[in-house]
Amino acid sequence: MTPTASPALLELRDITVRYGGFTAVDHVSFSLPRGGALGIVGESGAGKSTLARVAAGLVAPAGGQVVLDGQTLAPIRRTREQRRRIQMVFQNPDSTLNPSHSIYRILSEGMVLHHTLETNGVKPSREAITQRCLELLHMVGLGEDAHDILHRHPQAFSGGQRQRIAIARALGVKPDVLIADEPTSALDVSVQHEILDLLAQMRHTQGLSLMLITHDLGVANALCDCIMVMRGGTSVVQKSTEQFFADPGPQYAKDLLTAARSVSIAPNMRG
Ligand SMILES: Nc1ncnc2c1ncn2[C@@H]1O[C@H](COP(=O)(O)OP(=O)(O)OP(=O)(O)O)[C@@H](O)[C@H]1O
Repeated sequence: MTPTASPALLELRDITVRYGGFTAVDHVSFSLPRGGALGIVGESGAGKSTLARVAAGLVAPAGGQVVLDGQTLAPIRRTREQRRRIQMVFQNPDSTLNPSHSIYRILSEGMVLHHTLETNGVKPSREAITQRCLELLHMVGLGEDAHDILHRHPQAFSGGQRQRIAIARALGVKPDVLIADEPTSALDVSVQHEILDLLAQMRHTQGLSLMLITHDLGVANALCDCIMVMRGGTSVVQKSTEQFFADPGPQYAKDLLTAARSVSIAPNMRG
């Protein structure tokens, strides 16, 4: 992420991704400071999701490095602890919520796998796990009937509620970085704002660093300190959000901004 003096938490250095002979991401670098929020915007096929997947260790790049807290991460075979520290939520929460599992199981699995609640190697009691699940549901605005929610399955909830549960699941392992890939584009307009608001709150209360993938500049403006525009697999511009909106730079970024101004810009949640 560009003009900042803060030390980087997550750095992507010179990342290139190829699918067969096609270059989806072409020598892209950025750095995300601890507690920062970077919005990656651009048209469909620009390479945004691919870059996010590289950061999360889901796609191996042909070149470049992912560095977390100064440590270079393995492209995909990461340690459990490294996987814990970078969590991802997707456009469609159903991709991570197993329909045959209860919400209790969905929320507790990650924290048990990653030993999030263990102290000195002592496994947490079922009560402690339940307590943490309830806390997570409160955190994401599903505190009412939380006990009851734990026994239900994902299909009992609306799209927006399912996205809240997916966010709770990601936060359950206490990550440092949350990557949100188009987290609101599958939701009704009325619910989109609530989820963005939740992400903004979580960023501040949980001390998260946020990497937000969106094709909507209004969304990036609402949540992010910095904006990177991608086009055809390359980074066209990286600027602080204020600088970007004052002077987007290259013509492509100007066009994107003009198009965005024709739709409503979400209110600022950067806080
Ligand atoms: N698994 C894959 N195999 C082959 N090509 C792929 C694969 N995944 C993505 N691509 C291609 O790589 C390019 C970048 O895709 P990517 O999903 O990263 O773009 P994006 O900017 O996130 O687009 P969108 O906003 O539509 O999700 C596209 O041309 C896409 O078709």
